[in-house]
Amino acid sequence: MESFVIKTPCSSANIGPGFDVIGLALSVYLELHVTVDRSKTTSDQPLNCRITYEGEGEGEIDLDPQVNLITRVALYVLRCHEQRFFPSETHVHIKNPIPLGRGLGSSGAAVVAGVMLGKEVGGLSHLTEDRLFDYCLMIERHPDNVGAALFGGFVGTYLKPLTPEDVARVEIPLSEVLPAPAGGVDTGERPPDPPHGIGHHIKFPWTKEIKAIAIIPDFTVATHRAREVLPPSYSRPDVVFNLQRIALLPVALGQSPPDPELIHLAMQDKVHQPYRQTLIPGLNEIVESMSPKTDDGFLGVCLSGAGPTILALATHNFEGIAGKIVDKLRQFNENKDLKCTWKVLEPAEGTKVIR
Ligand SMILES: Nc1ncnc2c1ncn2[C@@H]1O[C@H](COP(=O)(O)OP(=O)(O)O)[C@@H](O)[C@H]1O
Ligand SMILES: N[C@@H](CCOP(=O)(O)O)C(=O)O
Repeated sequence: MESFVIKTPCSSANIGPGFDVIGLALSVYLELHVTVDRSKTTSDQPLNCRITYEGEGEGEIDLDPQVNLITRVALYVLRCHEQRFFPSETHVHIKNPIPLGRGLGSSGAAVVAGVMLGKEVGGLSHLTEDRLFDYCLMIERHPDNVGAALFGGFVGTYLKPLTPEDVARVEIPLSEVLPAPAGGVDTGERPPDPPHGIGHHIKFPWTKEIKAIAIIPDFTVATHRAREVLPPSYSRPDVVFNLQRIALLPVALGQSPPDPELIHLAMQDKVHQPYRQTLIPGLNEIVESMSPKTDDGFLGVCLSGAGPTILALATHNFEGIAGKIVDKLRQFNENKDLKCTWKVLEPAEGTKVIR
């Protein structure tokens, strides 16, 4: 019996001005506890795989390996390598503490863990981390979450200009990359291989005095919905505003001791947050009302990913800062008793396979 654990961090994408570019892996981990019993030459499980699940989304996430995002992604990797099923018999126990649809990269973590699962059960040791990134980008098409979850730390991610043929390949509809389960019928068709080197990343320094407070309201915002509210184009002043700040952000967050005024300035955004505040009542008021002058220990604040989680950076006074943000969220939400949880998180290592 072979067994191993795949551990993948959650992530906070964008971090102010870095829409679709910057990602921060944080210390809450999706774990896949995998066993492969190759002595069982036949299996009555669909695709030879049994899934069990605990944690966020328990009872809600589908445990059919043809439907579950993690196993569908693993199958995509396997099928690109002429393997149509999981090895007999695979058991994947998913432990998920990452809340779903809250802007903490649950789907990015699921995609990265799924790609790693495909690599491990398929014996595909030639797949490097960079190549795994290509597979992730065929599924989650913005690179910030999957880049952070795969490589870890505070990362800048970018997509390489592709040849017209490769552009056509990465624009293949997701339904062809991860075919919907057609009544369990396996057509035998090989899915499209990812082009090589779709995305790249660079690691930025992060000074250890800075902690990330995630304030997580008890409602969901689906990422695709939060992308639909964004405009198709931007004014030059708004683009220049973000460019000026993104040039500061990686330096500002790497400096020790941190410079609160610089960080506060560097975390402002005009590309996604102003449009998403309709989905996250109180976001604008939080951003406008908090500063290092008014709030002890506070460095800056932004929407985490597509929201609704709010990410505040601070050196101390975590409870005071989180409490103020929770109060504002309740003040502007229809539900004045809106439940919110908060956690102080640290930058995390990337995806690991533990044997
Ligand atoms: N551990 C998981 N197992 C299976 N599917 C998952 C898992 N985590 C997330 N997902 C899928 O991703 C969806 C959430 O993705 P998304 O809207 O992008 O929000 P998030 O900000 O949490 O990434 C869930 O509704 C679910 O379909
Ligand atoms: N850059 C993306 C990030 C989405 O992150 P998620 O954690 O909400 O899935 C965006 O802002 O749309």
